[in-house]
Amino acid sequence: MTGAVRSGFGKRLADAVRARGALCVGIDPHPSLLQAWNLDESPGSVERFAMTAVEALAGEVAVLKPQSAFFEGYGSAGVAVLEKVVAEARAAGALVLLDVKRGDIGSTMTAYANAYLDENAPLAADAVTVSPYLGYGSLAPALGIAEQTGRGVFVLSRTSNPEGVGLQRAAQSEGRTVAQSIVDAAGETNAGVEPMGHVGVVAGATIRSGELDFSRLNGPILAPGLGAQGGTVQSLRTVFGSALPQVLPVTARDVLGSGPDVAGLRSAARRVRDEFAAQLAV
Ligand SMILES: O=C(O)c1cc(=O)[nH]c(=O)n1[C@@H]1O[C@H](COP(=O)(O)O)[C@@H](O)[C@H]1O
Repeated sequence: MTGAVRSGFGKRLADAVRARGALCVGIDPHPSLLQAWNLDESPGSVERFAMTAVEALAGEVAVLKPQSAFFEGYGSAGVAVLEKVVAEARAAGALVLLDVKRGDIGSTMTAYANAYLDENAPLAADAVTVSPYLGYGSLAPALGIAEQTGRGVFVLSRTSNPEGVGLQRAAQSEGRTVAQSIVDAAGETNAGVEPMGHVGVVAGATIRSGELDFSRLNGPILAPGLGAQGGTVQSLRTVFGSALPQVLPVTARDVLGSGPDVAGLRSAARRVRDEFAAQLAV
């Protein structure tokens, strides 16, 4: 990886998963969760919520995924909380995947990449989510900056929501689905990198089994949709088959609902992680 200033993201993620198990917990301060935690809808409460999750989980799980929208809703005060969450979670040893789902023309993509993937940026994370629906090629600046800085990019392929089906399963002229073409493009970027490349894909735990061929991806698969959206840890085996070792399961509400008790949050995360580890061992 020429020009990389440190280990590539694929290796950093593989190391984190080996040390802590495969799990990504979303930090999503939904209004309903704030209420369940007896918190009001204010930047101070969002900080309390998110920092409790960081305290409980940043030393425990491989990846934390703050969802930017829940912070942006409070304007600059919310974004200041997000900056603190990202920095403190990273300082405590978790990889931080900032969920922003950005996608734009190439020149603007450079600006997004500088905002999240440059070490000096106030919101510098370890990886971001991006949308390829302006064309996978439009993501090139973000993929390049991520590679240079040892960071990762997770590209939406087959999302967990039911509304994605029509667009993402549409067949292209050569017969491949749009979603498969994203997986294949990510695989081309990752080709030859060991243990895997820095471009992951997002494929929901709720999609049909065997819908996508990940055999040439050589990268991680972020799998949201557990719990609140109907997916189960057991269904991950059916959906992803032999690609299961590449899967990073995501859960937010299912774990966050066990707060605000720190020990409760930790044991809820451990339960999902251990259930997934048991699936891997089958
Ligand atoms: O990129 C994502 O993280 C994502 C992609 C997708 O296809 N589906 C999906 O639910 N997500 C995110 O994953 C999280 C899932 O939250 P829960 O349904 O509460 O576990 C949310 O932050 C979603 O925005």
